[in-house]
Amino acid sequence: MSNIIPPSVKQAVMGQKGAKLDQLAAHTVEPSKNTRITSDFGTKQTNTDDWLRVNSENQIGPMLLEDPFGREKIHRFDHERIPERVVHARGTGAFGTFRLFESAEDVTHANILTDTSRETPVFVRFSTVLGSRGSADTVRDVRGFAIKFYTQEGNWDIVGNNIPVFFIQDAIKFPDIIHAGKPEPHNEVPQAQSAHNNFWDFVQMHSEATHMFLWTMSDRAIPRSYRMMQGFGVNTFTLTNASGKRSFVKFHFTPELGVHSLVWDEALKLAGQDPDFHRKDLMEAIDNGAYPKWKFGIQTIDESQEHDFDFDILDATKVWPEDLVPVRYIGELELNKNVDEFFTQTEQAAFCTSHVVPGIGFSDDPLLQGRNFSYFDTQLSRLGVNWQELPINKPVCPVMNFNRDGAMRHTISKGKVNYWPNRFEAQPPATKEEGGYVDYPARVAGIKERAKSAKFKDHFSQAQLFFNSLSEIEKSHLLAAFSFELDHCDEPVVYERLVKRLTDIDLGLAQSVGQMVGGAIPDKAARANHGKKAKGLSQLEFLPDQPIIASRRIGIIIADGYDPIAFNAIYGAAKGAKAIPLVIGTRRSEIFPDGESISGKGTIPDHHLEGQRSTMFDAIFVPGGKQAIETLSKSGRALHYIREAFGHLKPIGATGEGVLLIEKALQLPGQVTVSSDHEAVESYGVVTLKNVQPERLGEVVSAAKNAKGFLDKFVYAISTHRCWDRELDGLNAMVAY
Ligand code: HEM
Repeated sequence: MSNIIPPSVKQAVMGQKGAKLDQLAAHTVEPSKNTRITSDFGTKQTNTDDWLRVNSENQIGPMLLEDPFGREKIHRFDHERIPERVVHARGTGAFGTFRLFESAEDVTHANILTDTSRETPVFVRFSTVLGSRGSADTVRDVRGFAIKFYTQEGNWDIVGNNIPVFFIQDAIKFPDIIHAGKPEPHNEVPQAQSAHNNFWDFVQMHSEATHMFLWTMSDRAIPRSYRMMQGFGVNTFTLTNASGKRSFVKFHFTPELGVHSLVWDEALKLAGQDPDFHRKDLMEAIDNGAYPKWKFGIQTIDESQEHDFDFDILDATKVWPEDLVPVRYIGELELNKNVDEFFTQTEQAAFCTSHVVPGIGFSDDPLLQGRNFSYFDTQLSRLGVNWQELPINKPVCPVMNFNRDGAMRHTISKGKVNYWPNRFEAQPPATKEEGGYVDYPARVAGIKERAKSAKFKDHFSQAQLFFNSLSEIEKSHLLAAFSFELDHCDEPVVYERLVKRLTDIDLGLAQSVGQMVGGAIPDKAARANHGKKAKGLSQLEFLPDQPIIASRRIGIIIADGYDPIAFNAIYGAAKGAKAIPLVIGTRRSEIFPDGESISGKGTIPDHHLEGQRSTMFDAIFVPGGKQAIETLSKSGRALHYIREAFGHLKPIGATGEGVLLIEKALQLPGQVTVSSDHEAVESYGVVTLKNVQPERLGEVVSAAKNAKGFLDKFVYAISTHRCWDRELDGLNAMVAY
């Protein structure tokens, strides 16, 4: 290898982690006071405000077409837009690093999966599927999870989702499922959601979609953050080891922060209040050094066991249940750098399932094989034939071949020949020993036909498995999601048939949905529920190993006269735990603390109550202070803040007179218990301490379930994400939000 790599490239390759960033730096410019504005052809400009024109005294005259600067500026602007992605148009990306902890050399010879000394640069793009580029982040939808590994052997792309299965088994159906899900053709409504006739019409008529639509009706489809969702390669790929033995593989990414979702009311409100919520969340975390991390795992099946399962392992509408095929975690993905420019880096990023490196290959998964054609093809119309030369897509290893020309070719290839073989023997193919890709010699024989094997016809067993494996709270969210979606279908044939389809999964579910959405309520299951469950399907299984509140947004509500002791204690504890405390005042100019406690300096809030709603925060805290609480008690917005946070199941903390505000807002005496003395009390995720003594606030020592101190209790409540008992016991339903 060393003979064919120029020194500059070699250095970039050897730099490993920084290799991609170094390469991008060569294409990067930065305006400063010392740079001067020029035309695209490099001539410095003196006037950027006036088009060249013919004026007479006191009279403006016509503009001259001869002005190259004026023409160029408008001309460039007119052509700024490129087609958005045909699916997954809305997204955001970041750079990071992939590290391997354990070699998988027993199953693959891919260096990225065997060399534990490597740090491979990556670019990851998260997305929604259905919406346009400007649609909201928090809609109910699948999330894309696409990773480009810039390995020393070429780019390897995993173009996955946050849901491990897909709607269809065969790529030929992709245009249909996407047409059905996207806005309807006659009026281009609705944007970025599946809640409409066409989507439910299609998935009902296309029963292989049943398993996947259960996943999209679950909380998986409304993640709290891109940082808190799993990633799956979905399709079945193959790995080949050094002795030529082949295994089937599925790829998994599991977030360090646990898998968490929004609640639906919050997701709906956020779509209007902050359509960029997920995009900003990712940038904020990275800017604050709370780098999101995922464990990387593989599930592998030896080639000889391909037919040992009661589902076809090449069917993308099926999971490989973890009880049957455990996930082996061998690496870690970390995101640690935001992009410098969205268009050139995130928008121009182009992923292809067909990008693999030696040791990794494809299977006969009929969805994957279609994808392998589609991605390359779509990049041609989105970006043009030389899209792989764009800085974000360019490999960090040498790219040397006889592909030539095409619009916007960047590379200048020296030499007299542009073909192989040639009389100079220039640029021969690599041998296996030199790291060349060797296709697995698979024996293929069969009948040419349009059909799939019998196991592909089972569309319901795993749908039942998923449903049965959900917790009670997840099932109730599933019911609410169906109720919402089908309420948006105004053609009875659509929701009536769908309710009938649910009898293939669970009669109780079908009856509950039927009652909510109207039409005949079924009295008979079309198929008996087998009652089996599996591990790894309920997202509540994926909690962080330790209580963690890093990067969680805590809104601290204050007004003049607030208690600075409690305020400072919470603020400091949140910072110490790498959470993000944000002060919400009655105004954004300085707010002054209770003069009797500390006289002097006030706090300049980050926001005021009208600027940011409770939906922006993971938890709310109200410090006491007599005057402050009197003011907040008279503010409908402040009371609504507390009610809404309670409705969205978020932890709420209050000290001193702040406890009174909580009681007034919730009006749930006897149901939510609050502190009445110097003992901290936790009740349904509401953590209170009436008599504040600095030593009683304590420090965050052990944020555990039964901790004594107020701070420990509050931090623990935040780490649990949401208080599900509040919903299970019907308390949030009693509060108006
Ligand atoms: C396992 C099922 C699938 C998964 C997990 C998946 C995932 C993704 C993801 C994550 C993206 C966004 C990539 C980015 O961030 O730029 C994407 C885009 C796309 N997908 Fe898929 N997809 C699936 C099935 C398919 C199928 C079956 C086809 C076509 C046969 C297809 C065609 C496309 C196209 C054309 C794009 C737009 C790419 C671009 O313009 O850059 N996908 N897909």
